[in-house]
Amino acid sequence: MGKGKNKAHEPKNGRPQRGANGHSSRQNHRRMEMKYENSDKVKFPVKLAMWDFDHCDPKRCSGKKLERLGLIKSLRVGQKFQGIVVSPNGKGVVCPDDLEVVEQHGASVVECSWARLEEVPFNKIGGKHERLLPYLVAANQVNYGRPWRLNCVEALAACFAIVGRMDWASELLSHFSWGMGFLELNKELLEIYQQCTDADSVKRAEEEWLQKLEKETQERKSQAKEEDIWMMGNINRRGGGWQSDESESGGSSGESESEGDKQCVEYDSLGNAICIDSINSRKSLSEESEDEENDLEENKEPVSYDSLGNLI
Ligand SMILES: C[S@@+](CC[C@H](N)C(=O)[O-])C[C@H]1O[C@@H](n2cnc3c(N)ncnc32)[C@H](O)[C@@H]1O
Repeated sequence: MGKGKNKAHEPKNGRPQRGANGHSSRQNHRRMEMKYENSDKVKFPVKLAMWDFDHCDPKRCSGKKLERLGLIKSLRVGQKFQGIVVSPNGKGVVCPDDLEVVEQHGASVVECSWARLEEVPFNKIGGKHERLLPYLVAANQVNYGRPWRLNCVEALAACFAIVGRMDWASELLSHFSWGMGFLELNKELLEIYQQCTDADSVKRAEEEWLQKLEKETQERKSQAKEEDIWMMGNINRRGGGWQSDESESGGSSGESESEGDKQCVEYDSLGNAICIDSINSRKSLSEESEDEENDLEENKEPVSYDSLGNLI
């Protein structure tokens, strides 16, 4: 059972839920907080906060992990936050000019599921400085390679990195095995954003980056097309060759395919013979699994996305 302050539903019997040790989840929450308060856990240099809607699996949730580490504070619906609120409801994007607000008041996120954003009462949370993040790619195990959809720790780290506090970004991410990968994956882009000033300049930099990605994608596509055409030519030659080979050798060797089998054969880009039927069944399988991945918010397999967030 999650312990977010903003969980939507009440326990079925109306009584508070009890943990395995017989204490209410509220008592356990407090005990957990005290455990971290009393230990000499790292104190983060600025305030970190989140509205937690308990949508996610606590074992995979980066916000919950930060909470367990005593690094982030949970906010209630109705509470506002003075610092930067990194949120899907943001209007402008995080920019280096936000440094002062971050250093004075910290940063916060909305811990919820991407699939359930419509359940989040954005009008009752947030603050004066609500921000989107510009294009960056997730490195976490759940959404690896996916642009824009960062998890909570990545979102906070991205905010710190863009305003120039790489030290805070690294410190936060260091608690996650994959964490430093986020800074490596986005190194070039983060450096570009860091050189901007206001939100407009970050948006321009983002736009240029996306155009560059789009151009590279188009180039790759036309290169692949050219290679395909080259291979097709090869196939045609070989297709014609079957008959002449046969006629040259004086007929069937006994190993050549029947007419029906010939229709079944295609060649891949390396010239290997493959069966169309198997391609078709693989295609429909991959289409199905793509659908499944789209349905699953937390797909485990690393996948790639193009500049517009489409699955490649
Ligand atoms: C939707 S939650 C998902 C959290 C995930 N379950 C986890 O384990 O951290 C991620 C939160 O990070 C922030 N975030 C991530 N990417 C963002 C972006 N591109 N723009 C604005 N906020 C973003 C938002 O606060 C968002 O609600």
